[in-house]
Amino acid sequence: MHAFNLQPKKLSLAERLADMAVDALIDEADLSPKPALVDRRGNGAHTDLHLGLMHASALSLWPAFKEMAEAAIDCGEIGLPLREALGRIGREGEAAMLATTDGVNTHRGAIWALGLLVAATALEPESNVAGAVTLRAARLALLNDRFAPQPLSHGAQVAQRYGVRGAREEAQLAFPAVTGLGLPQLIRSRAAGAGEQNARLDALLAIMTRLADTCVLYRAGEAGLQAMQQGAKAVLDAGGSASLGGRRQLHALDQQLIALNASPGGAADLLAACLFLDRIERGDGLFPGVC
Ligand SMILES: CC(C)(COP(=O)(O)OP(=O)(O)OC[C@H]1O[C@@H](n2cnc3c(N)ncnc32)[C@H](O[C@H]2O[C@H](COP(=O)(O)OP(=O)(O)OP(=O)(O)O)[C@@H](O)[C@H]2O)[C@@H]1O)[C@@H](O)C(=O)NCCC(=O)NCCS
Ligand SMILES: Nc1ncnc2[nH]cnc12
Repeated sequence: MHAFNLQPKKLSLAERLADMAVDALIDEADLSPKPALVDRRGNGAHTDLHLGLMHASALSLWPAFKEMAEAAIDCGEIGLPLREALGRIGREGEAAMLATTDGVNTHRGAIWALGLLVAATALEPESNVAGAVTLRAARLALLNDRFAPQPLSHGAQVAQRYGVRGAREEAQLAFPAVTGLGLPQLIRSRAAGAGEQNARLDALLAIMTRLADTCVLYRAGEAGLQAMQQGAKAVLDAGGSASLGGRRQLHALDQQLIALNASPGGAADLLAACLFLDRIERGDGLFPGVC
């Protein structure tokens, strides 16, 4: 008879990165109260989404993130073979997501952002400063995937109509909304004594102050985008989500965005990217045994 082996299984780097990407998505979904987004309180501005679906969607993406990390490790360098492998795996990931959600787009932008960041980390795990990881991700995003279909996506439609930069350009520019807004705010709010949930809400709001969220633009036009950016700034100016004044502004922003049907789904994806990079920088989960 064999004794049970109670030693925890050693996870590969690709498995650990996939765990961290899925954790970041679940942490983003659970964070509450987020303006007009799905959270623990409800569905925000959405009729076809709920928290259980966001969790199921996040979990369905684990194999795709693992495969993207493995592709990066196998290729070993930034180049067209890796870019096209990521495109293929990303499209398969989208198909797995849509099969899980019965056709609802829960995490398209997140597959793109986190997929690039997972691959960029796997290429050089020791080079784990956010700025270095996002630069490698940008170099990948700048390569042209010859097999990518060119659908007239919501993002492409509003980019044409309003002349804004969308998810593709955000990655090609090395995620300025994450490294220049979300992460610095996360660190500032923690240093000012905010609890972790409030610090994360503040990071989301900082991203919302300037992002051209194509999800908001598609649903609510320029008026919706202006309401999102100005309302997020008002919360931070009033002291952030941990203060009473900030909390009042946050409640008002939630109501206003729901009334406008303006869901900041792009900002939510970039918050997940921010939480992923925060863990990568701290080494949590990346280098087992080191905190
Ligand atoms: C390059 C792609 C990202 C495609 O980009 P594109 O802009 O052409 O396509 P979209 O389909 O519009 O998806 C972009 C999603 O990115 C999020 N986003 C929006 N603005 C930004 C921004 N400024 N910066 C970063 N990210 C942004 C957003 O995702 C969230 O919103 C989703 C819901 O959006 P939508 O479909 O519009 O849904 P609704 O309004 O709710 O629709 P209705 O209900 O009204 O029908 C939600 O899922 C969030 O994730 C945008 O949606 C890339 O996807 C691509 O090329 N993929 C191909 C495969 C590939 O190469 N993969 C590489 C793997 S590394
Ligand atoms: N929490 C959330 N609510 C709605 N759309 C989203 N897209 C990504 N995260 C989201």
